[in-house]
Amino acid sequence: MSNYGNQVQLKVYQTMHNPDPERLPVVYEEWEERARHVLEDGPYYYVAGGAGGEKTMSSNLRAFDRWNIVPKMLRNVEDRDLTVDLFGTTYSSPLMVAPIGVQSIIHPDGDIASAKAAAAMNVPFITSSASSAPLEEIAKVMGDAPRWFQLYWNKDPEVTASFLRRAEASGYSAVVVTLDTPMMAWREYDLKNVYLPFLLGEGLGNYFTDPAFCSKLESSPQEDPTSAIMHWTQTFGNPGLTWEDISFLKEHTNLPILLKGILHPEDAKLALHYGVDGIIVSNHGGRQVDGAIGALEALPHICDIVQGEIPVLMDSGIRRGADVVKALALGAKAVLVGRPCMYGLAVAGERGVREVLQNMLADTDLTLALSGEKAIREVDRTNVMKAEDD
Ligand SMILES: Cc1cc2nc3c(=O)[nH]c(=O)nc-3n(C[C@H](O)[C@H](O)[C@H](O)COP(=O)(O)O)c2cc1C
Ligand SMILES: O=C(O)C(=O)c1ccccc1
Repeated sequence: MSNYGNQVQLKVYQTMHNPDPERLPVVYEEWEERARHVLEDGPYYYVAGGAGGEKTMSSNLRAFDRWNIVPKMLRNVEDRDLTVDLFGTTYSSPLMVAPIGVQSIIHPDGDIASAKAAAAMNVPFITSSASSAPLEEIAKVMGDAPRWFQLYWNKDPEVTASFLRRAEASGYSAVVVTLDTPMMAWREYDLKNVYLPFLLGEGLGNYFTDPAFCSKLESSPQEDPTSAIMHWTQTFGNPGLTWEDISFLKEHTNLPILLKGILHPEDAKLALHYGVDGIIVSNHGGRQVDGAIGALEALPHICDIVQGEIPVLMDSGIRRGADVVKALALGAKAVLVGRPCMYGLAVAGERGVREVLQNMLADTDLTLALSGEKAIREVDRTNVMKAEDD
C-alpha cells in the first residue's frame, strides 16, 4: 500500500527555496528535446524515428486520445496498491522497461546504466538480444532485481538455444520473443543519415560473447570484427519462421514465453492454440509496419479473444500515467515503456532513467487515485469511455 505519487510531489515542492541546479525535466516533451540536443543526428533519429512516414507512430499516440478516463468519486483512495501478479511473481507496479537494443549509441554506459536504474526503482528490465553489454553483465549489476530477456530468434538454432540457456542461467525470469522484426523496416531517417549502428559493431554484445555464434566464425570477433558483423547481418533475423516453430522454444526453455508484436486477433487465437504464456500487444513503437494499427487500438480486440486465459501486456506510445491507466482499463496487465527511458538515458544516464521511471510511477499512482481506484488490478473498462466525437 502506498501514496508514492504524493511523496514524489512533496519531494519536488520541498526544493522550492533550495532549487537543484542539476534539475532534470518533468515534461515528457522536454526530455525528448534535451535528448535531441545531446545526441548526434544518427543516434537521435535511430531512437526517435519510426518506419516510413511515421503514420503508426502518430496512430500510437492518437489512440490514447480516443479514450477518456471517467473518474469515480468518494471511493477511499488513501492507500494505493500498484502491484501486479504475473507468472506467479508479484511485481511492484505495472511498468516495465521495454527491450531496447544498441543503448551504447545513446549513452556510453548504455544498458548497464538503464538496468541499474530499473533495479533501483524495482521496475523489471527487459534485456534486448541486441544489448550493448552481454546479458550476464547486465544481470550482474541488477542483483536480485526483476529482469526478463528479449529474444531475437536467430537463423542459427544453436545461437537461439544458447541465448535461452544463458538467460535462464543469469536469473532472467521470462522470455519475450519479438516477432515483428525478422528484418528492419524501411526507416527513412536512418537511410537518409546512412546510419545503422550494428554495422559499427554496436549492440552485438550477446553475439560476440556467444560460444555458438563464435564457433561459426573463422576468427574471433576481436581479431576480425568485420567478418563477425557480416555473419551477424546474415543470421540476425529469421523470416522463415512459422507458428509450428514455437515448439522449439518450449523445448529449449522452462521460462514463461511471451510473444511481442501481436496485433491481429487471429494471431491471439494462434498464440493460445500454440500454448504460449503471454502476449505483448505492440507495433514496435511504430518502427516496423508504417500504417499498422495503433497498439492501444488493437489491445481491446486482442483481450476479447484471450478472455483472461493468459496475460496481455502492451507497449507503443506510453508517455504518461494516464496512458498507463487507459492501457490497463482496456485489458493490459502491465505496460512497457520504450523511448521515454531512452531520452532519460541520453540526458542523464542512470539518473535520467531513474527520474523518468520515478515520474511515471508517481503520475500513474496519482492518476489511479484520482480516477477513483486504489488498486491497479481493479482498473477495468468501467474506468474509460470512447471519445464521443470519434
Ligand atoms: C532505439 C530502439 C531500439 C529498440 N530495440 C528493440 C529490441 O532490441 N528488441 C525489441 O523487442 N524491441 C525493440 N524496440 C521496441 C521497444 O521494445 C518497444 O516496443 C517500443 O519502443 C515501444 O514504443 P515507445 O517507444 O513508443 O514506448 C526498440 C525501440 C527503440 C526506440
Ligand atoms: O531498432 C529496433 O527497433 C530494433 O528492434 C533492433 C533490432 C536489432 C538490433 C537492435 C535494435
